[in-house]
Amino acid sequence: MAVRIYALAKDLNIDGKELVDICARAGVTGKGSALASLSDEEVDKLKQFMNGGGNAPKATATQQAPPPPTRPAEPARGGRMRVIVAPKSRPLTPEPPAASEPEPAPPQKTEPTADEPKKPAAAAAAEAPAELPQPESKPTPDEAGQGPLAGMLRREDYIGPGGAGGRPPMLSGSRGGGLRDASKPKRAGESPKPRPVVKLAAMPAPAQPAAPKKKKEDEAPAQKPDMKLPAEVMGGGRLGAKPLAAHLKRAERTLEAEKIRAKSGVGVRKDVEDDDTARGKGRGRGRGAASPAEDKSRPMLGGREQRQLSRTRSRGPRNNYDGGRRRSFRRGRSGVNTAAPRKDAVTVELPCTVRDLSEAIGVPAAQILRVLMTEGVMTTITAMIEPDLAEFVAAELGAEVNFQLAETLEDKLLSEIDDSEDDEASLVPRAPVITFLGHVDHGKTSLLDRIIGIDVAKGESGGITQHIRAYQIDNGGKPIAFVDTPGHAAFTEMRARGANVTDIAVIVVAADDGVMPQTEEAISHAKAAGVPIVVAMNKTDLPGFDPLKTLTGLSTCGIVPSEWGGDVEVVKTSAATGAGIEDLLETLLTIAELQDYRANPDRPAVGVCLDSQQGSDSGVAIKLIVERGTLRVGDVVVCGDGYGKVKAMVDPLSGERIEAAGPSRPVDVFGLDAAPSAGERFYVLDDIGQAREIAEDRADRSRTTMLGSNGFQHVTLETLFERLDGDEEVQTLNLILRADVRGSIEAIEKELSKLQHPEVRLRILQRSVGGISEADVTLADASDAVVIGFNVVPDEKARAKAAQLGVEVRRYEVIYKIADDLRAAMEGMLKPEERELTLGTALVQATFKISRLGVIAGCRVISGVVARDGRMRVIRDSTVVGDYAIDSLKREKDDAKEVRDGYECGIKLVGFNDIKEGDLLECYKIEKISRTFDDR
Ligand SMILES: Nc1nc2c(ncn2[C@@H]2O[C@H](COP(=O)(O)OP(=O)(O)OP(=O)(O)O)[C@@H](O)[C@H]2O)c(=O)[nH]1
Repeated sequence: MAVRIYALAKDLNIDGKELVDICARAGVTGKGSALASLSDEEVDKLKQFMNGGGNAPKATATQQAPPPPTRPAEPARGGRMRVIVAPKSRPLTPEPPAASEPEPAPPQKTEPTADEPKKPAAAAAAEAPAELPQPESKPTPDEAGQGPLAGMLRREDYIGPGGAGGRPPMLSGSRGGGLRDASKPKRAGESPKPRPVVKLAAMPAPAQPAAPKKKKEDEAPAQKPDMKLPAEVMGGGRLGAKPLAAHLKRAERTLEAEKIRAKSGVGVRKDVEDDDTARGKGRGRGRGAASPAEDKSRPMLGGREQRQLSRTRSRGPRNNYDGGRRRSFRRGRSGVNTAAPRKDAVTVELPCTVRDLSEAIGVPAAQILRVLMTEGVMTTITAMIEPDLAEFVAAELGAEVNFQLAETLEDKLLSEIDDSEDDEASLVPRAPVITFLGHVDHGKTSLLDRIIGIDVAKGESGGITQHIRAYQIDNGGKPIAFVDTPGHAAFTEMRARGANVTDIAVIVVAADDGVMPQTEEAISHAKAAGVPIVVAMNKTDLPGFDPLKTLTGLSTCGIVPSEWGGDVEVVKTSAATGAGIEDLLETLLTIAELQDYRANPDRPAVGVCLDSQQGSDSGVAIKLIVERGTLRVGDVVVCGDGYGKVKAMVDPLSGERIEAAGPSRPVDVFGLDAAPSAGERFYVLDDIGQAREIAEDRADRSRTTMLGSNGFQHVTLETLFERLDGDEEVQTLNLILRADVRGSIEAIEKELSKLQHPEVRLRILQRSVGGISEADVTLADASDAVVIGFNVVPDEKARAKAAQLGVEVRRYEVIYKIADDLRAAMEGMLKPEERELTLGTALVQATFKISRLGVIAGCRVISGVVARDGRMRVIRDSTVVGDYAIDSLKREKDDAKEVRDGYECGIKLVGFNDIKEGDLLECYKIEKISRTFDDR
């Protein structure tokens, strides 16, 4: 499964941007941002790389793998920590001698290399990466390898690969004590130095390859130091409170930590973090000063080394978002830091805005906006921020965010109902819900009509089912519920819902057509619902009937007919003759019996809204199908953003009023205040107040979403440019959409969404169920919109207002007609294409200057025609010298509309008198050709 880089970084406990860098180094390309996703293979590759395997560059691998302890030729930074280097030529004698028997230094800390002691610190610094600055101090003789400490004490011997990041052990923590006092031989006349001067080596970058070590010929071979340290040195004693052994231990710990960082390539970043931490604490101790916590866990540096280290760090890579900025702010401030404390792990409730997030994690909102901007998200402080994005931002700012959905009444009540299980004993047999699915015109409605004994198919507009239908019939004492779904592609959504409430899916395939695109789609819906499938091979009465074609088509969709050894029953039917209908019913009832569908009727009802309608007289009518429990008149129902008491229930087939509807019963319900969307679940609650609260909450949420999607937003740079451009380039056709049912609105929107062109766009300002009202017309007038009514009419007031204001109200009964008309309208809004049409050419034979008029060219048309409404290109010596409109065209003394090839004429051009004998005048016209969407 794909994983975002920042999520993986969080798992690995490293920074997202570091992981992006690591991706690049590991050869995982195309990951420019921490929002990019990684495939499983890429994650494996990365992990392999970070573990030192795979395609890791050699240098990195070398650096990551700790060298064997006994390799004397290993460079100091790549090898284990060496504590004391004592070439044979310069034996060190502890002074003064210890009272007790000196203990030898631990063997692992006494493996010097022959060349290291002689290598000047400057050389080590030269190996440091270019971006890391060198220490500023001038080398002392000791540092330069010439002083008494040359070859004996070097900072490299105390620090590991982390360089300055891993602080060296204390060299002069207690003045007058320390290592130098213990090891340096006292010479007469030498003034005691308070502590050895230490040259700080620059930080080696973790990814830098270790420089090959050059063995100098005059270097002494590697040898063990013969220096023995007194017990006091190792155990404390007179060296004070920080015994050397403890320092060594800490140094080793630091070294280990640095190795781990270097391995994952996050050393530099960590340094920045360290620096940030240091800066965040102990203001009085100066920038870069270590906190007391750090003091405890790390070896300390003396004041000067500490300052050098701070300087080095402060020039290191910066955190993209807060590094430089914060630093510069703080430098200027002298007062108390009033910023809210930054929190590392916070809980944020959804929905959340940029401001909420900023307050939760304690960083300025501007900083969050800056992070978003770097990811290409332009937003405002009050804008909602997606949980994914918020998590990313928080991770970038080093905080971990847990998102919590505020528990609403809806969550509490409705999920309780959904989760409640019915006792086995309470379950009684219920009717199977059978849904008819299939390609348009393959006979779904006709088949269902034939089964039920009604004739709906004939009454449908355009012969197309536009609404979902649901009926329950009684088949010899056994109830069966049927759902008929519209078959055209525009109704995919509705069909998906039909398949979701169904127990058995009947795929209707016309035997003359075979399996068609929407048959395949219907099969997918049925398979996704995981319900038994029966195929009705319909129209078997037709002469073109080809069962083999249908069966083959079905098997390619994974439906293997039982006659071919599969598990899907294929029943041959004819809605026209009634053949096979009994077989189909029998098959369905057998499957239902085998499946033994049951439900508890004695509980508050739960079910699904198949469709809803806003009638002008009867109010809101909702087509529901009950899944569990029994719905009764008087029940309090919440469904989508509608709620109310059930005032009446009607059987959709007979039209009779009913008082109760048990499991599997489709029913038309009246009494809710708003038409819910098809597919919404309904619940019966005890308290109408609770139902109101849930419905209002939902309505608020959907309003917010609508506002967002309708473009009623404050202008941003992006939308501003769009608007500026739009004035000239993009024409907008505004619509107000009214339809009889919600399902129709969805289907219309789906069709209209196909009408896309870069120069013209459709914008639905308002979509609602019910008749066209006066308010719709007023809105259309104000916004220059067209009102579209589908299966609805305007009331009298709306009609009068539309006539008065000149608002266009269009009524339709077939969805595809709306799409066709709007397409034509949009095509009419397209700028026509301009094409140049060359008409003819005239040769200037003479020119006549007339004082009042200017210069008239006496010409002969040498090809085509010269037209009065054309334009002229003046061509002289094969060069176009100008392009002018024709002021006058005369034949003899009369004005002419056009002059043909071979005739003479007088031509005067608008604003051009420099016409000369021998000029060619090329006459052309610009033709405007209207465009269609297909011209793109
Ligand atoms: N000859 C013949 N014609 C049929 C049969 N079944 C349906 N038809 C015709 O096929 C056309 C389409 O039938 P419908 O029942 O509307 O098809 P549908 O699949 O419901 O189509 P939509 O409502 O658009 O999804 C109608 O003209 C029917 O009369 C059949 O078994 N034999």
